[in-house]
Amino acid sequence: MTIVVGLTGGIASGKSTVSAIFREMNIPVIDADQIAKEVVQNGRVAYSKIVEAFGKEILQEDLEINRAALGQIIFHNEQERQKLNSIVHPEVRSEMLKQKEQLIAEQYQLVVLDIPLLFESKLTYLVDQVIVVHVNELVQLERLQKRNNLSKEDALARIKSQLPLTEKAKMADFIIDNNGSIDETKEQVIKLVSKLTN
Ligand SMILES: CC(C)(COP(=O)(O)OP(=O)(O)OC[C@H]1O[C@@H](n2cnc3c(N)ncnc32)[C@H](O)[C@@H]1O)[C@@H](O)C(=O)NCCC(=O)NCCS
Ligand SMILES: Nc1ncnc2c1ncn2[C@@H]1O[C@H](COP(=O)(O)OP(=O)(O)OP(=O)(O)O)[C@@H](O)[C@H]1O
Repeated sequence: MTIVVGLTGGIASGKSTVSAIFREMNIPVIDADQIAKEVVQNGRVAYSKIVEAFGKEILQEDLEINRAALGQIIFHNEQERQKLNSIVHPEVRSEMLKQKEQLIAEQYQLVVLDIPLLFESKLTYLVDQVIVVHVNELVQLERLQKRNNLSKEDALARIKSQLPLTEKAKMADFIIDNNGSIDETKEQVIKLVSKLTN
């Protein structure tokens, strides 16, 4: 029997970092962010819907979507964000489901679904257990600003577009504390995997 684990957290809390540790342990990870990038490429159904909804202003010279420009719109406007979500999320959901079924058919013991908006989009039904990657607010803000080269205001806008991380932690089956070093996080992931698989 495959155990399907949902991996979530806040923006820049460390989901990708934890996913990389799972992959190193040969545990497959389905990455919602990655799928969300693929389904909006030029030629895909969601691409035309986005151009129709947001206009050609959000396109780059090569006609692909300018993610920074679209981010500026949707992280500062709830209505626009819902509009984008309603175009992209159904496509992401069905692709994730397809990949999950495939990995279950391959009889993996553990499969991880990395979904930033697992709670916000009410997707917990897709998984058996939920892991939340937690950091305190200051660490989250600092890592987000640094990684995306964002002003404090833009970083806070992104953080505020999600459920507060502490609320997510309350709904978790397991919490990984990623305030410390990557090695400390790795230790927690290794312990968790042995708990889930034994
Ligand atoms: C707005 C976009 C173009 C910005 O792209 P960008 O390359 O700057 O960011 P990236 O996609 O890597 O996302 C980074 C993080 O932002 C957060 N985030 C992304 N979209 C959203 C959203 N709609 N609501 C809240 N948080 C979001 C997530 O924590 C995500 O991990 C892009 O995030 C997007 O298409 N979002 C809509 C699809 C979506 O919800 N994706 C996230 C989970 S499926
Ligand atoms: N324990 C850690 N110590 C120092 N830096 C870290 C640690 N964990 C993650 N980081 C850094 O913090 C940033 C955010 O981490 P990561 O990309 O894994 O988060 P995420 O939750 O996947 O983000 P998002 O949902 O926004 O894509 C990255 O630049 C990463 O290198």
